[in-house]
Amino acid sequence: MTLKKTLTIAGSDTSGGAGMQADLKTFQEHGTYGMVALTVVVTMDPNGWTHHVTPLPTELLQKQIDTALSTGIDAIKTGMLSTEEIIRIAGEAIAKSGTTNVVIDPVMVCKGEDEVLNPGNTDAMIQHLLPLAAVTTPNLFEAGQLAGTGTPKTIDEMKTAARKIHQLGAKAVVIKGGKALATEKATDLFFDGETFFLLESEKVASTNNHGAGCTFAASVTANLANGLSIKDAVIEAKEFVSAAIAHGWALNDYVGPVMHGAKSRYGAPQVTVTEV
Ligand SMILES: Nc1ncnc2c1ncn2[C@@H]1O[C@H](COP(=O)(O)OP(=O)(O)O)[C@@H](O)[C@H]1O
Ligand SMILES: Cc1ncc(COP(=O)(O)O)c(C=O)c1O
Ligand SMILES: [Mg+2]
Repeated sequence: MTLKKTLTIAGSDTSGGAGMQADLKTFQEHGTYGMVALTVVVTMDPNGWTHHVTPLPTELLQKQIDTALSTGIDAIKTGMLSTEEIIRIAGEAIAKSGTTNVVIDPVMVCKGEDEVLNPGNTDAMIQHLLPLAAVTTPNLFEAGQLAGTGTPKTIDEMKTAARKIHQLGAKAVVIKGGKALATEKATDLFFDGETFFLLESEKVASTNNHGAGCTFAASVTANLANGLSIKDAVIEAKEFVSAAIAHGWALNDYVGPVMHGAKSRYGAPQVTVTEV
């Protein structure tokens, strides 16, 4: 038996809920074979849990990407790329590989941390990554940065931002309203360049959602590798992450990761899809 090959170009979240750890767990749950090209290592202070981001040498990143791509990859995801050089290296390698199942998760901040990794990263993502994206999955803050609109606060503002990000070259855009959007449900906006859809699930009243964004984007990636359409890939990803958040748990006093394997064990909460 052969498996579909999925590659994440991402950082290591030592706490295991987000980053490449979330991606690998999610790839496994979707029955794909996961591979990693590691960009940075994120560690946390045991007292207070402040994050520290340490980039790996870029020659080492390039070697990892070359290794993985030489196997013939079915879908690629990008996660935390902390510098403009890392973004350029990832973008050039993906473009050269000719892979079209590309999911760009434009990670700019860690949840709970309010400092962007590097202000120049936004322009680098626009130049090197968005034109390659079959799907890009910004949260509200990231969507506002990429679109240059400031953080959207309403569905109409999310639509405006999604149109702009589509114009920058992403084939499809999902803006994750998540917990931050003032709606009753956890509401994401999907735009395929023609039609807008709202994806909605129950909002979970818990802060145990660390890694939700990575888990969502990794699900989309695995689903594309498995041959789903972009729309179906995104809908399943919403189910997968909704289950993972509903079963989120406290790792310690500071962080509550999602449970990546929740959907297969407990089933998924209902997701509604509405054209808007
Ligand atoms: N409390 C919550 N209840 C239900 N769904 C949530 C909750 N928080 C986030 N989500 C969903 O998790 C996914 C990731 O969104 P979000 O947490 O905003 O991304 P990120 O981790 O990149 O900031 C989205 O589908 C979002 O709607
Ligand atoms: C390596 C890494 N990637 C990505 C993220 C972003 O995670 P989220 O899925 O919560 O957006 C984090 C957050 O801690 C991280 O450490
Ligand atoms: Mg995120």
